[in-house]
Amino acid sequence: MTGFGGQFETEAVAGALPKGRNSPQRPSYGLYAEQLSGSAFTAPRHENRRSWLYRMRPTADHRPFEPFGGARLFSAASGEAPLAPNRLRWDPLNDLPDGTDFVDGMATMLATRDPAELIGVNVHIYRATRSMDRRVFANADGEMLVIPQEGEIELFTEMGRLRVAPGWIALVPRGVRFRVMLGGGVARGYVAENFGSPFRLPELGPIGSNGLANARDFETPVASYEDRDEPFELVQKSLGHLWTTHLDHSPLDVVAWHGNYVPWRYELARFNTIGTVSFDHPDPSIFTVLTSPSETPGRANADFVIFPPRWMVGEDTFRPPWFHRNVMSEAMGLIHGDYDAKAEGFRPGGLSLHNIMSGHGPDVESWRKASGAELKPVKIEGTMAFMVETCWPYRPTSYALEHAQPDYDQAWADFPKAKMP
Ligand SMILES: O=C(O)Cc1cc(O)ccc1O
Ligand SMILES: [Fe+2]
Repeated sequence: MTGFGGQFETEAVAGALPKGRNSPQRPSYGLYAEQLSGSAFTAPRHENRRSWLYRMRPTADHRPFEPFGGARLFSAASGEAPLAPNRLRWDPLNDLPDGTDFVDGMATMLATRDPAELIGVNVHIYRATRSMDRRVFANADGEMLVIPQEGEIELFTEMGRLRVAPGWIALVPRGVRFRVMLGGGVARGYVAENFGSPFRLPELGPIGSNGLANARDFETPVASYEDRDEPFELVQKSLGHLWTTHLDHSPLDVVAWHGNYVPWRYELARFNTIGTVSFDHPDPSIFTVLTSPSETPGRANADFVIFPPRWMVGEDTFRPPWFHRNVMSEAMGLIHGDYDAKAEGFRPGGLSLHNIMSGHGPDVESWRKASGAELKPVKIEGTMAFMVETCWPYRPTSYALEHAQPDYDQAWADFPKAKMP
């Protein structure tokens, strides 16, 4: 089903979805009606998100949660040690645990706020070689924006199934239970875990009524359920920690649902990229796919931004990202190809961090090339970098700090000095 922010309704079995009401005295087939609220009941209409699920057993039916012993790198947060204001970069991680599923293979890299504050965004990298079979995950701390980098995965959520290949993104709303299946081989990627207001499409201002990510290109699954009376483990992330409980059935037993609190997927190639047709280049806010506003207008709790293939035509313009310092903090990943500000060292599957007010921009080689380039129209192709930009400074986890490239500052060493008259 297509559209961002729409009201959907779907049933996997005819007659499972009540017509014209949410909570009939006896739902069809003995299903249980359950409301899943993604906003306060009284949120303004345009912010209000909830779905009604019709399931084989109520989610309330479970034993107490206990601490979960797995996923040793899926951490609560970072250390509180003073963090040097250094720029940091990571090669693709090569020592992530083997034989893991999506949950056990998650490594937290960058953390911002305590999820109990209901603000902030964390950045994780996952590497999985196994499907989750009788294990289901739910995140009470935030929604999860999944950004595959290698290997297609399938998200089997309470609301249905989504296949997500590299070049696509998918969102699982806070609290929605899901498991991740692999088609075989290795699946790697990134997750932006958003504790704050849910991601939405940015305002378009003078761009007008079309452009950037268009609402019609978002896809939400139709209802799909499994009827499995087998032991299942439910792992839940709550207040930064992981907990586990056991069920005697699959909780992915939602036969029908309706509402606007939904998972979705989106193909980044559908992004309608806008840029200069005269000179200079706009701030990268022009590349915002999704935004999670904070309570301060215009200052995002998190922006998900991409640097897609595009024409560069700016006249008398230094075309790659300029040198800059930013009050917002920038985490960047690369899905494939090269990024135009970094001639080397930023590899697909890698990560970089330019935290609040750190000086960054093109490396020496990219600067040299772009300063001398003939300015004919050029198409940047075969690349997809992204940024998770936030108003909250990132703190790398101790695992991340141990794995950072030792010499990232070299990217900006040896710029020739300007020659004054
Ligand atoms: O740092 C980066 O590479 C991202 C970025 C790109 C750009 O063109 C302007 C600002 C910015 O932060
Ligand atoms: Fe930047």
